[in-house]
Amino acid sequence: MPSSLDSGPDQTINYDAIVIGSGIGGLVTATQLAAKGANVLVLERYLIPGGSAGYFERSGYRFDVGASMIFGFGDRGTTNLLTRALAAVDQHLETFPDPVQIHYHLPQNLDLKVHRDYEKFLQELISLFPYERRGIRQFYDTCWQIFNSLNSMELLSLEELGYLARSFWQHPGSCFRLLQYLPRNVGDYARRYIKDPILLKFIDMECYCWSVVPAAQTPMINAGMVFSDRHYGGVNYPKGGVGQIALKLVEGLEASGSQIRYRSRVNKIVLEQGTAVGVQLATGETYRGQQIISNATRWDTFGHLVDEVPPAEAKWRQRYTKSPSFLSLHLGVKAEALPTNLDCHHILLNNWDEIAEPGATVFVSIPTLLDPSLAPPGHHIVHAFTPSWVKDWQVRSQTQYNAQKQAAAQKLISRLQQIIPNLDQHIHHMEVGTPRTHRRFLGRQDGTYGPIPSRQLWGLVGMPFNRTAIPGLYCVGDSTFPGQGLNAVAFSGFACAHRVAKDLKL
Ligand SMILES: NC(=O)c1ccc[n+]([C@@H]2O[C@H](COP(=O)([O-])OP(=O)(O)OC[C@H]3O[C@@H](n4cnc5c(N)ncnc54)[C@H](O)[C@@H]3O)[C@@H](O)[C@H]2O)c1
Ligand SMILES: CC(C)=CCC/C(C)=C/C=C/C(C)=C/C=C/C(C)=C/C=C/C=C(C)/C=C/C=C(C)/C=C/C=C(\C)CCC=C(C)C
Repeated sequence: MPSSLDSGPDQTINYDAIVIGSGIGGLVTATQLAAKGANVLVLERYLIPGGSAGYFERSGYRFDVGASMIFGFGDRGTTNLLTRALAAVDQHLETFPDPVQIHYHLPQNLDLKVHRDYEKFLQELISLFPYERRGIRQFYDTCWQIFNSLNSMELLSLEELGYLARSFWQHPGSCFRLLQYLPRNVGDYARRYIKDPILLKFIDMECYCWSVVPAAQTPMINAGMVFSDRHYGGVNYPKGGVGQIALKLVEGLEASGSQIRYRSRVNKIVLEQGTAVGVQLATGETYRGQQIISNATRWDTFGHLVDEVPPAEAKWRQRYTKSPSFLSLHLGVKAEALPTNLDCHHILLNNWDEIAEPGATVFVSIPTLLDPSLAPPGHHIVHAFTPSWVKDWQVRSQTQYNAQKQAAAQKLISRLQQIIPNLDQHIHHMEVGTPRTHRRFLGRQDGTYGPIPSRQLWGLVGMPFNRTAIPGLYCVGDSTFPGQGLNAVAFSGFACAHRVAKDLKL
């Protein structure tokens, strides 16, 4: 644990910036500002950094709290935001390239893999839908246009006019293309190029498995990133687990002279004449900062950390709603259970009509196939999760809660036997996380995975940037543009730090 736990920050300092929460969004903001010379204080309510990208250790296993499919670790272009965020504070993480992003096991025996190699993936998909050869290429090539535009320019705050003018001047083609795709959703293009109803359902699943909404509601800009970067920078797993990303960012933050403090739950943002000027912890301690940045969700920030819900936030809440949380099963299993040539990430679904039903789509990660050091010798980690609502876990007693957890775990285990046939006989360790677990440990209202459109919206146009209606208060993380995903919240962090640095005149 870092030394800052023992020494503690100085309550008399007026920090340049205080960041509430050490999720990847918060840490990228903090390290970017620290790298520019700001004196930053990060306050984290939990024992370790990372939030949804944290980890926990049990019986010799190191489990990732959230998904293990990581984008943003490429070694070229400008969209490799995790590589860049680490490098900004002189840090680097070794990663393992994943040759297959996802192995899909879908209804009607639709079984296919998204290979790291773009052509290999297209050929596999075209072999299943040969009459859609042209449409498949047109659709995925459209995604590349977006990706290539993003990957040609520096990615900073769209709320900073100087940056916007510079970008339009230096890369007019890329910027006008991005402007054109900003209000569009994937469904618009999928339906334009593809007619086969099953292939359209497959595109829905391609979106759902990271945006938790179907193609019609998934912003095209985000799809451009995900559907292309998996073949460009690729999906790469950090050595030592996803938790290493946050630990390394903290190392860089502290080496740059800034601080993080754990077990420090902020329960109030202090306002003076309507401007955010500091924070108060649950212990009563207060800290002053010139700029305050909340990495908590917007639902946990407005109406909680600040009493008011400004009109702009109330409007946002009409357009976006909380996505479901997840039921997560973290298993330690004996190695002999795994079939040979198993891929690291899988999606299972039995019935197309149930795609968004709790328990229906099952996400599976087996990160020890890439990094065996996460489990004791001769063992693997199998992490399975499926959408689940907190309202379905309002039980009367601990006994009832435990029984519901056991029953849900057994259901997931039997689904997993589709890819690991004798799994139930090889389980060595089991942890079950519910929406209540996510709510408690991640401090996210209802344990939500993040905001999703409550109806069909204009692509990314309605997602707020980092400034808020309250002067001196910024938001960062998945309730800001462009939404969920580590690389997405890393972008939000770069953008937030850029805007804050301008406001601090750094
Ligand atoms: N494979 C992947 O792409 C992957 C894997 C893991 C996580 N993720 C993404 O990470 C995103 C979330 O990142 P994020 O940066 O927005 O946030 P986060 O929820 O991960 O982190 C927020 C942090 O703030 C802390 N916090 C909340 N309220 C606080 C308070 N009042 N006082 C002090 N600390 C407080 C929490 O403990 C947490 O550590 C999700 O969208 C998810 O998609 C993606
Ligand atoms: C004026 C104005 C406003 C404008 C102008 C124009 C322009 C310039 C524009 C620009 C724009 C930009 C820059 C944008 C950006 C964007 C970005 C960066 C984005 C990103 C994104 C990303 C993403 C979305 C990602 C995601 C991921 C995820 C979510 C993942 C997840 C995962 C999971 C969950 C998985 C699971 C699975 C299995 C296990 C299988």
